[in-house]
Amino acid sequence: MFLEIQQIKKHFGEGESRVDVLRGIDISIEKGEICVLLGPSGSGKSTLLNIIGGIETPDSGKITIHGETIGEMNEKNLTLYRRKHLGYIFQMYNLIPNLNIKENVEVGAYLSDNPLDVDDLLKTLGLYEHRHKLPNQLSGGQQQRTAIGRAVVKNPDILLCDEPTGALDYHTSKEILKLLEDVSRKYGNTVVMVTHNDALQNMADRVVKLRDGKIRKNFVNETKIPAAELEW
Ligand SMILES: Nc1ncnc2c1ncn2[C@@H]1O[C@H](COP(=O)(O)OP(=O)(O)OP(=O)(O)O)[C@@H](O)[C@H]1O
Repeated sequence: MFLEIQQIKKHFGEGESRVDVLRGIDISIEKGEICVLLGPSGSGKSTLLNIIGGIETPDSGKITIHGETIGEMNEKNLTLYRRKHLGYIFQMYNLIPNLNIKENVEVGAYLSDNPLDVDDLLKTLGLYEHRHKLPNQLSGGQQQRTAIGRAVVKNPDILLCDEPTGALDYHTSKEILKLLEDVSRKYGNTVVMVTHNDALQNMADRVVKLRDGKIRKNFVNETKIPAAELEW
């Protein structure tokens, strides 16, 4: 299995304010799979994503990516690992405002020994003609495309997406989901996507539902449909 999440536990706070956010999470994800992580607000989705990304450490349990266990890496190797193998896409695009679109994508390329060709990727993303513009000259959808480009240009094994369409309207959200699907198919990236939107489970290979720090459902979606056909 490509990504193994084993018995992850995590709490925040102590005493009366202690919250046990993750209470023993096990998930196995195959290379190239799109895994959609659903659950009510506060169920621990983002915390789990941050643990997979090595941004947060679990109390116990382990994350293994391609045979390497994150918890066994020292800080330097973990930083290198994050840089080379993980791409992040958030609800807010977090682009650098005074760099143009191409330069924002190049920021991601600098972090990799083996980046994708930036111009090629800008074409795939439909951004090539906008490459000399600044982020504030683009729509929200185009800015999110740029953020996807910045994450994907490193050719990461895993794309971690936290509500990637949370700030976008219906049509633009579908465009972005289709783009994530296209990119994952073209470059083979595994996608782990956190969302509130139940409809997105229909485009997933694997669906995981969290509630109260536990997995309530974890199944392979046998009736997957293309992102372009999603409705909500
Ligand atoms: N750094 C932190 N310190 C203290 N509590 C935290 C911290 N991070 C998260 N929490 C708490 O952990 C719980 C789970 O948060 P998390 O953001 O993982 O949930 P979520 O399912 O992603 O929620 P949402 O869908 O609203 O984003 C919440 O109760 C939150 O307040």
